[in-house]
Amino acid sequence: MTQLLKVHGSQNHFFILDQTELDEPLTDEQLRNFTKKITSSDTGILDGSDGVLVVNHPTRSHALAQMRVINADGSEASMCGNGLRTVARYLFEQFHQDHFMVDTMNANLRVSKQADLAEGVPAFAVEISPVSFANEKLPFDNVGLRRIIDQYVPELYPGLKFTALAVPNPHLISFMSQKQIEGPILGELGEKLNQDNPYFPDGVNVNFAQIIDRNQLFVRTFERGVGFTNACGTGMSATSLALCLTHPDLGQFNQKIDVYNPGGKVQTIVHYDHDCYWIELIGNATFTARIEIGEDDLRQANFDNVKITETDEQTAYERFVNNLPHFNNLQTI
Ligand SMILES: N[C@@H](CCC[C@H](N)C(=O)O)C(=O)O
Repeated sequence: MTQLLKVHGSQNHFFILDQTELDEPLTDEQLRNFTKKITSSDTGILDGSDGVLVVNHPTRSHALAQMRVINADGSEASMCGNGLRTVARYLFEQFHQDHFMVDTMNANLRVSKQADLAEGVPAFAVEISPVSFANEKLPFDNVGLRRIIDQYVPELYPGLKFTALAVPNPHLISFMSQKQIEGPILGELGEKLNQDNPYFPDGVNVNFAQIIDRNQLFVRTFERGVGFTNACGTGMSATSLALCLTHPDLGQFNQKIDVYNPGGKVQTIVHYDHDCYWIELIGNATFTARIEIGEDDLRQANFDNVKITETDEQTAYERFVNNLPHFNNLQTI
């Protein structure tokens, strides 16, 4: 028997699979198959999720563990901000260290334990980096630009200004009114850029954001490999950096930025050190259920014999969310 965890950061839901506990890790094909099945609300358990976070032994020195991110459609992402907070908590509970590094696809990233957001709502901070604006890194093409920073790009959508950056997973950002955020454009653009298209050949996470006030944002994301999500940690971090660059009177470096989302709220701090941008993402790391599953069933993605034990953390999280100001009419997923 091994244990899976059902977790969330701002109600961006995941299962954590710790492969260091297995006799043998799953093959990549088994991992893809397992992820596609468990994340679906039809074939999975506990209403599915946005992806699976896989914990492995580290491949880089100085990290406690490696985190791989498998999106719901089976594709692999280079990073996941909300997910990394939950993996940080998982490792904190195993190793009893409150500052350490996690090995991710492109870099070791710093994580640390923070004060609880509210009673029963544990919080962690994670580093979001490396950042790049270069078209070959994201990648994007066929818009006649090497970088997209606060620019109209009619090929993508007429009348909207965009910023594109990798953190290191790719993000496209546009600032607009709350009414536009709730309208159909985000879904249309997200679908268009995440199927065969000449602009973002690997797809892109699309973030629409409202500037509520100085250092206050609301962000809604259509995620690559997932679709609409309650929150995207790397998306909110990339949007915070875009805010500081494009609206310097409203977004300040080295200051806490409150970022509201359909699933709750996080805080970001945008830094510029040694010619590099990086972002700190601070928010909840909530465990909602523990699941016991046999290793053979795990390999075959068979959930008929699982034993599920729910925690009471979601009640505490919902109490925290109910005390937040509400900036939108969007329902959580
Ligand atoms: N929800 C995540 C991002 C997950 C990866 C994304 N779908 C991609 O393919 O880049 C987050 O919290 O950052």
